[in-house]
Amino acid sequence: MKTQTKSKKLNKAWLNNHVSDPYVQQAQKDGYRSRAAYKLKEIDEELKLIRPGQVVVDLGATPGAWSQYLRRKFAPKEAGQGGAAVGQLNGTIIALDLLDFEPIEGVQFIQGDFQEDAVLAELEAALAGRPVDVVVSDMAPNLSGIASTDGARISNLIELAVDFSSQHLKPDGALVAKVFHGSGYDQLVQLFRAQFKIVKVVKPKASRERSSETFLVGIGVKNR
Ligand SMILES: C[S@@+](CC[C@H](N)C(=O)[O-])C[C@H]1O[C@@H](n2cnc3c(N)ncnc32)[C@H](O)[C@@H]1O
Repeated sequence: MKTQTKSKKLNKAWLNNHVSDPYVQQAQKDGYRSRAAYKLKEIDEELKLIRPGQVVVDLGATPGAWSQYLRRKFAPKEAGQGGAAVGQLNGTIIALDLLDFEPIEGVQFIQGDFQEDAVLAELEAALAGRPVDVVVSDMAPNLSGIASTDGARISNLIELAVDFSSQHLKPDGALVAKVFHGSGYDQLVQLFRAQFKIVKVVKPKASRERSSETFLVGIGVKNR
């Protein structure tokens, strides 16, 4: 009983924090599916990565706030902030996730595990040989609570995203990937430095301070 009461209190505290979070409130006003949109927005506003006409791959896309942000960047001016009809969306967005994804007009979605060869093949088929301008990855595995296991799962996903990016990005393309401080972090920074000409570490204001997440951005693929 005592444990139940404590967990109820924690849930209530989380809910209160969540509801009063300015980014949650802003996301509701702006029609974003989650506050995560503002993390990508901040990174993009700082580094100017996303431009109309690009091909962008969104890994770990569900519920879809990053894809919504991308779509709004690609919407024809007269279509306003993405709420209006797509018309000719000026850009390509391919989103991928393990979980289902409520459709967004103009966004092509692939459901599956990015670690599986068949899913990667589906993504490559969707690209049909087109080089990619930007890969964004917000993928986060379910955590077990065991630091070494979780570190290995996180690193594996990011290594695959780096591998995919080094094969499919344009020479001046970019990868934005969520990483976590802790086990494996330094090796991931080294991996980015080995693969990209410029590497930035960005902690957007929208990323909660108490969260160990941060974003690695690699710009310009080396050896191309
Ligand atoms: C934090 S959420 C992404 C939020 C998203 N960027 C947005 O703006 O709505 C992380 C997502 O990564 C996905 N994910 C985790 N492991 C994955 C994998 N191996 N393959 C594909 N997606 C994965 C999860 O299903 C989850 O939906």
